[in-house]
Amino acid sequence: MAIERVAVLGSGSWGTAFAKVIADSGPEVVLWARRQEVASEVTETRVNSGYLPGISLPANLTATSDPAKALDGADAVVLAVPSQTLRVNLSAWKELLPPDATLVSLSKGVELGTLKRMSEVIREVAGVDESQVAVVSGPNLAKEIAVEQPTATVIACTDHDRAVDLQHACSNSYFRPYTNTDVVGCELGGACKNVIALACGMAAGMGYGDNTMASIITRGLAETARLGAALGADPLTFAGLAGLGDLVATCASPLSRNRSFGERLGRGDTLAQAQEAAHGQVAEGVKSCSSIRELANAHGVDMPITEGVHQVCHDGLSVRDLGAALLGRDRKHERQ
Ligand SMILES: NC(=O)C1=CN([C@@H]2O[C@H](COP(=O)(O)OP(=O)(O)OC[C@H]3O[C@@H](n4cnc5c(N)ncnc54)[C@H](O)[C@@H]3O)[C@@H](O)[C@H]2O)C=CC1
Ligand SMILES: O=C(CO)COP(=O)(O)O
Repeated sequence: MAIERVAVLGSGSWGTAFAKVIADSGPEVVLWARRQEVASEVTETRVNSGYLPGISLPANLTATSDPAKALDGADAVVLAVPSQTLRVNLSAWKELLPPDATLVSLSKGVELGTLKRMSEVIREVAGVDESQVAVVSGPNLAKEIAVEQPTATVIACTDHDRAVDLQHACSNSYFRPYTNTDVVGCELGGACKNVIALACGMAAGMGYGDNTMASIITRGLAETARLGAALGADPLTFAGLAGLGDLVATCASPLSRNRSFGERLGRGDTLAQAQEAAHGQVAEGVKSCSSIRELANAHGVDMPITEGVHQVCHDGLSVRDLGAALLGRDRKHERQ
C-alpha cells in the first residue's frame, strides 16, 4: 500500500529530522509536538529552533500539538519519543491510531522493568500483530541528516512488503533505507550501541586514543552479538548498518549525546552534571544500560562493558576503576 500521509509523534531532534526525510521523499507529514509553541513555530516559520536550529523544513510538513489531528488518515505512524516514555505516550494515543497504519519505532532503548524492546512495547500497547510494526535503525545522527548529508539506514519489519512500502516513503537523494526482517537484531543493535558509546565517551574523557576506542567498539559489538544470539537475532545483522554502522557512528561522533555524556563522566563530571549539560536531550544509554544488563543476566549472557557502564552510572563505580576492572578480567579466547 502506498504511504501518502505520515504522522510523526515526537518533535525532538530525530523526530523532526525524520519528518523532513519523509516529506522530502514525497508524502505529506504532520509532526506532533508536546508543546504548542513548538508546533506553532514549525507551522509558521518552518523551523524547530529548539532541536534543529537553522534547518528549513519543507512545505508538505506541518505540525500540531493535537495528536488526533496528527493521526487523522495516517498510513504510517512514526513514534519518536524517548524509550522510557513510549508506553505512556502510546497508551494515550491508542484509540486514535488508524487501524491498518504501519507503526514505526525510531526509539533506541530497552524498557526498564519489563525489559521489552520498543517494537514489543508497541505491539502490546496498540494490540497489533508484529507484522504491523517496523523499526528504523542505523547510523542516523539527526543533525547530519537535517543538513542532508548522505546516509543509509535499515527498516526492519517481519512483513517484508510493509517494509518496502515504508522504504519508498523515506527514500530520497540523501537518505537510503535498506529492508531487513530481523527486527530483534536491529533493535538490539540500536539500543546496545548507546551503552557502548557511553563507554567510548568515558575513555575519550580520560584522554585515551583510537586503540582504546577501537577495542571498546569491537568488544562492544561482540557482547551485543552475544545478546542477539541468545534472543534469536540473525548474527549478520550486527555486521550491518543497524549493528556496526550505528555503533561506529555513535561511538566516534561528537554529535552523539551518549558519547558526549560519557565523555563528561570520563572528565570527572557527576551524573547530575552530565545530565544538566545534556539540556534535556535524551542519552538513552544511561537508562538502557540497566535494562540491557538485566536482560543479559536473565539470559546468562556476559556483557562486561554494559555491566561496567551500569556500575558507573548507577552504582558509584569510578571511570578509572571501570577501566581497571575491564582490563583485569580473566583472559579468554576472542570468540568466547
Ligand atoms: N537524535 C538522533 O540523532 C537520533 C535519535 N534516535 C532515537 O530517537 C528517540 C528520540 O530521540 P530524539 O528525537 O533525538 O530525542 P530528543 O531528546 O531530541 O527529543 C525528545 C523528544 O521527546 C519529547 N519528550 C520527552 N519526554 C516526553 C514525554 N514524557 N512525553 C512525550 N514526549 C516527550 C521531547 O519534548 C522531545 O520532543 C530516542 O530513542 C533516540 O535514541 C535514533 C536515531 C538518531
Ligand atoms: O542513534 C543515534 C545515531 O544513529 C544518535 O545517537 P545519540 O542518541 O547518542 O545522539
